[in-house]
Amino acid sequence: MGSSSDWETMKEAANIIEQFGVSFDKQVISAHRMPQEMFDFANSAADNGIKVIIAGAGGAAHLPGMIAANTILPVIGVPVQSHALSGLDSLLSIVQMPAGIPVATTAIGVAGAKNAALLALQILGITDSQVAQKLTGYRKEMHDKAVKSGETLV
Ligand SMILES: Nc1c(C(=O)O)ncn1[C@@H]1O[C@H](COP(=O)(O)O)[C@@H](O)[C@H]1O
Repeated sequence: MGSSSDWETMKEAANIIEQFGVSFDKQVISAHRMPQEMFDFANSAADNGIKVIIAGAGGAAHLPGMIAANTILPVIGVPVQSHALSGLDSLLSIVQMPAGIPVATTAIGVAGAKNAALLALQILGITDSQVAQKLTGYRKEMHDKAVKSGETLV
């Protein structure tokens, strides 16, 4: 994430990945404030065994795109909700990538962070049957909860 102030949002992604028992690393790396570290991270990510990158940033959110520019690993961008423009700035900075350097972009804020984790797990689930199985269980739990909540309506 671009700043520790994003953690409130991004911890929702971390919680889900942890729940699935998948190892992950969390870091503050800013394309603006730490350009060299951002470049080094993205450049060595694949060699360091990373399979998918989730990049959360707010405002002029260049981090996901700049990471994507420096690795061929899939990058999922989470637009963190900004104070000034409620995250519309973050969303537009992340989603409008030029053809050739894709960033999978989620919804703004907490829902986006959660979906980034699930999308990353789905990517891992293509080759990891344990993760795939847990995802199926997660969906079933969600389904059953939704059905049950409907039954309580009066
Ligand atoms: N968008 C970026 C980048 C980047 O894209 O490199 N670096 C920091 N930021 C964002 O600035 C916002 C305010 O950060 P501070 O709260 O640290 O001032 C955060 O949402 C962060 O993601």
